[in-house]
Amino acid sequence: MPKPIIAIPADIREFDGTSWHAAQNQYVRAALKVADVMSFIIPAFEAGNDTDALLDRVDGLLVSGSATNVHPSLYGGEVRESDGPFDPARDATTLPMIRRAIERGIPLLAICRGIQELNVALGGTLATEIQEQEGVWDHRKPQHADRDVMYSIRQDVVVAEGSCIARYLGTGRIPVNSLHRQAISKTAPSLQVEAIADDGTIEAVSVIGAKGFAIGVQWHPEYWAESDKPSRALFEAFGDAVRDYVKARG
Ligand SMILES: N[C@@H](CCC(=O)NCCCC(=O)O)C(=O)O
Repeated sequence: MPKPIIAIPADIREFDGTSWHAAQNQYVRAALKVADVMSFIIPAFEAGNDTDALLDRVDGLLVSGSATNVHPSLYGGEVRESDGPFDPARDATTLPMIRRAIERGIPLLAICRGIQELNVALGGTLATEIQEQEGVWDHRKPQHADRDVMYSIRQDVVVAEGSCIARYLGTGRIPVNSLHRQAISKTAPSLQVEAIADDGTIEAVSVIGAKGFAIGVQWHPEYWAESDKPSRALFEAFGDAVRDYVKARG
């Protein structure tokens, strides 16, 4: 079998005085080194992307994290500039891709901003600045010059009995990293909560009745995918699901 190819939707980033369609290396590297799949980085456009034409050409979808937030208008939230930065081109690209990948049974792994996009795409809502809620920890990215410190493993999540991810991670407590200020508020009707933090933050979901692998996690398994056992297990499972999809598609 030729090495499968997954789609990773880009962010719109501004540097060197112009706009770029960008994805962080940590996602592309984890896909290649651990899931053993190659990646097409998908340009982010508010209009013009043909979702099915894109999905026809890939074997999986990995929706990455990003420092930007899903635009509140997409889930009926109050639009406050303080909830930015936003990336409408990314939103317009990822939400349709997520919905169609699920409908077509294309394996989906959604990470951090990705789980938030998954929830919004299926009709759920988000809470912002969750650290300001009573009893909720500060899940934000630690401010530090060293990215290994920012992505350090620093909290437990509890994987539910009978969850999809329990097949790969086992049940009970697993240590993960945490770099977010938003989280799922109202869970979309077709999502099953798979793991939560001790403060009640939803940390993983799966799509109820999905034709294939369709999982979102709030933490960042890509960053330590080569060295951390739960991170590796999730990316290996995603890669296996992608290969199974290729075999079944013929
Ligand atoms: N912006 C959302 C999603 C958080 C997320 O994807 N974090 C990744 C951080 C990437 C980086 O800054 O390197 C939220 O804050 O909840």
